[in-house]
Amino acid sequence: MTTEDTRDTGNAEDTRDAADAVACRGLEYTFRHGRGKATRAVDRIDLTVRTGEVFGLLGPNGAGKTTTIRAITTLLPVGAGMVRVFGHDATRHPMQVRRLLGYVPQQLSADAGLTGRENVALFARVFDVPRRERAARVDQALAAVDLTEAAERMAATYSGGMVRRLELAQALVSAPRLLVLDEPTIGLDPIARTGVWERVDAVRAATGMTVLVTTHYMDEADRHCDRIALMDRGRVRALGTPAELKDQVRRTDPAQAAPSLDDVFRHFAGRQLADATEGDFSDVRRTRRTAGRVG
Ligand SMILES: Nc1ncnc2c1ncn2[C@@H]1O[C@H](COP(=O)(O)OP(=O)(O)OP(=O)(O)O)[C@@H](O)[C@H]1O
Repeated sequence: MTTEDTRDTGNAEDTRDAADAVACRGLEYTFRHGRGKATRAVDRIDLTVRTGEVFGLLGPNGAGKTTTIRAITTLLPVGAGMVRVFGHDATRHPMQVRRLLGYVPQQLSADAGLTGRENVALFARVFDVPRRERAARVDQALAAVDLTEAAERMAATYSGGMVRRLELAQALVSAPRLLVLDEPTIGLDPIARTGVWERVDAVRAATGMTVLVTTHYMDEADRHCDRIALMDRGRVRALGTPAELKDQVRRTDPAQAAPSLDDVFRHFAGRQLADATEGDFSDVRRTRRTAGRVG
């Protein structure tokens, strides 16, 4: 047991990591497929998400972003290493971690057969929002994502962007300190993508909530994330603000006067993001899943 483990009482937050929203130290996760086959999805990751920031986990399909997020949200066990959320150890005190989180997974989490309001109200009940506050909190969450007018319509009639905003409202209704978004804009058109980000930015400005987001859209990360970790093949290849990472590329390769985050990825991962992403089965599967929910 490490010194950090022995400090975690679960009641009193750890004094060292409690100031940070998320701390991963030496995080590992391996999927075992039977017959001795295994995939090391996350390989000794160290990262810290500071309270109040928008932190982006970036990388191509299969980089390990979702696995990292699922360990942080306690949906997967921590294989090795340590994860803390606001000082709470995810392995030892998963319920305390869950109470602080709002999570929008890649998979559809809204029920097409319920209205927008009913979907959000369901999450308010599941996440134990006090009964007398529920109606007001549901109203606030719907308003925060601009769905007040569409609230009484069945979610089946929503566009893809509206569904994503509804899922955001579901995650926001419990007033989380940490909002975790897994590919929130995948499969959406540029206008709908902007719409999702505008709501995330507005809620964060109003509440000071911390946001952890995965994406493989480098332009979005550049615009909306305070700091980013570039992941590839289970490892964090670089971490910093977009400006810091571009500066590092400029300093080591003066030929690159104005590198983009794609150039930064190529510099640190040794390959093009497009090459790493193109033709990947899971991308096709996910895009179809998103398209399916829109149609
Ligand atoms: N349930 C699973 N069983 C076996 N292997 C898995 C499973 N989930 C993910 N993997 C593998 O773990 C690695 C990391 O996957 P992960 O989903 O974390 O990556 P990602 O960066 O989130 O990519 P994507 O954007 O495609 O979801 C990949 O090699 C993937 O094939």
